[in-house]
Amino acid sequence: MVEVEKLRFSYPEGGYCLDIPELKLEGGRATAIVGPSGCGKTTLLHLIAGIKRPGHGRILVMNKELCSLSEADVRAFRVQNIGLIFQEFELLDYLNVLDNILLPYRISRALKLDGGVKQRAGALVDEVGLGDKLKRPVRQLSQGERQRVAICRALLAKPSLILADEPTGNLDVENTDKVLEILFKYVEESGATLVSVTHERHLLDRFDRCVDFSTLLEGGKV
Ligand SMILES: Nc1ncnc2c1ncn2[C@@H]1O[C@H](COP(=O)(O)OP(=O)(O)OP(=O)(O)O)[C@@H](O)[C@H]1O
Repeated sequence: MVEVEKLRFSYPEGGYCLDIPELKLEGGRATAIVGPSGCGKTTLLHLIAGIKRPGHGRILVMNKELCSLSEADVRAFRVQNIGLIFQEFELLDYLNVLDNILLPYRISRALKLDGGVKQRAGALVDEVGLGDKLKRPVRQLSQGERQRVAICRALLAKPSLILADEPTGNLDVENTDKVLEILFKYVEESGATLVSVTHERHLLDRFDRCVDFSTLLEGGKV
């Protein structure tokens, strides 16, 4: 699903260089990425998603090298194939639950908003327990509820790859469990691949595999 080879990336401001000799993430599996603060976990997710482009080396996602595509084609590929989930949710506060979930369909021509999509959005919202809050602005939701909205938005287009950056980092134990259940259920039922950064070591046994950044950077084959 994801193949990284001889990857090197630095920010233009300097001071940091990510150097990953090799990494393969198999399809249909849930991988946790762990490592100390500032080691480059978020940067790696952004590179895999095509949000950032590598300075050297290759990243293949579903056999496609995103950095060889135009910005518009990368964006289209991303909204069609990759579900992104962040710790800070990245929701629009003034929009209600349903409009936040449908937002990618409203801003990207690569996705077609039709009755089937709206029906699926409703089903997802019911599944995550927010069916009675569809029309409520997300600023009036709890942290756990906001993250569940973000997950519905990420799953709506049925992505083959989910990239999650500490998706439960701001949540209490009960909401962490809920959010993970939703993600793992989707992965199990759809055969999608999950790659999730986490600081929560006690969650690691829920994943099929754990990639430790320290091993990656030392050039270990993982
Ligand atoms: N826009 C930027 N410009 C310059 N340097 C940056 C930028 N964003 C991040 N960095 C630096 O790149 C390094 C990796 O950052 P990154 O956010 O990927 O780490 P991380 O492993 O996800 O950290 P954390 O666990 O704290 O979220 C850090 O040293 C950080 O200071």
